[in-house]
Amino acid sequence: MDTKTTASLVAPGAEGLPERAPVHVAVGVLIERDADGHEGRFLLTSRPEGKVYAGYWEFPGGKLEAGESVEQALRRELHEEIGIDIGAAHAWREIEVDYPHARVRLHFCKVFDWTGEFQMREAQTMAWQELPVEVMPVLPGTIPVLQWLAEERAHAGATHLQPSAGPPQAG
Ligand SMILES: Nc1nc2c([nH]c(=O)n2[C@@H]2O[C@H](COP(=O)(O)OP(=O)(O)OP(=O)(O)O)[C@@H](O)[C@H]2O)c(=O)[nH]1
Repeated sequence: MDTKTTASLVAPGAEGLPERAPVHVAVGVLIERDADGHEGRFLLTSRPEGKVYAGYWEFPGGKLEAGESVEQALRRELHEEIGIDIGAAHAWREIEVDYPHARVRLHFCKVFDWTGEFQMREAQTMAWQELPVEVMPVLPGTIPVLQWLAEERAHAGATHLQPSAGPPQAG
């Protein structure tokens, strides 16, 4: 696993914390494609009760266990959490996020093929979304991914809606 840092962000409440070794997390960006290969809707899931940021929307995934590769962890997590078996996982982007509870290095992989029925095995909720994302709130570490998707898709304007009464935010 490489150690270079591609990008990083600090979540609210984690400002000024000392440097911490990151926990590695494998995250799947499941994307529907049409017959021409154009990328369409993507899957978000809500974080289950009892976890930090419960109720926030994210891309499904979880922490690497000892000795696992990103792809192995992703395959295991998506099977355990949402009941599907994925085909190829295409390494896409990485980012480190400082949260009050931990520093995480998120390894995002695009996934276009899977088998099995979606089952929310941790009582999460799932939602196929387009830009701008309408479920809310989204996890801080999810927002950069929406920006990357917006760049790829030449999507202008807000990437997601905010829970407040204010206007939609870009980014
Ligand atoms: N799955 C996932 N985690 C994310 C995303 N963005 C992001 O910052 N994270 C962070 O990465 C970490 C993943 O931990 P997790 O609690 O989901 O992992 P896990 O399923 O292995 O948890 P467990 O230790 O309770 O079994 C959390 O700190 C979460 O806030 C994302 O898009 N998907």
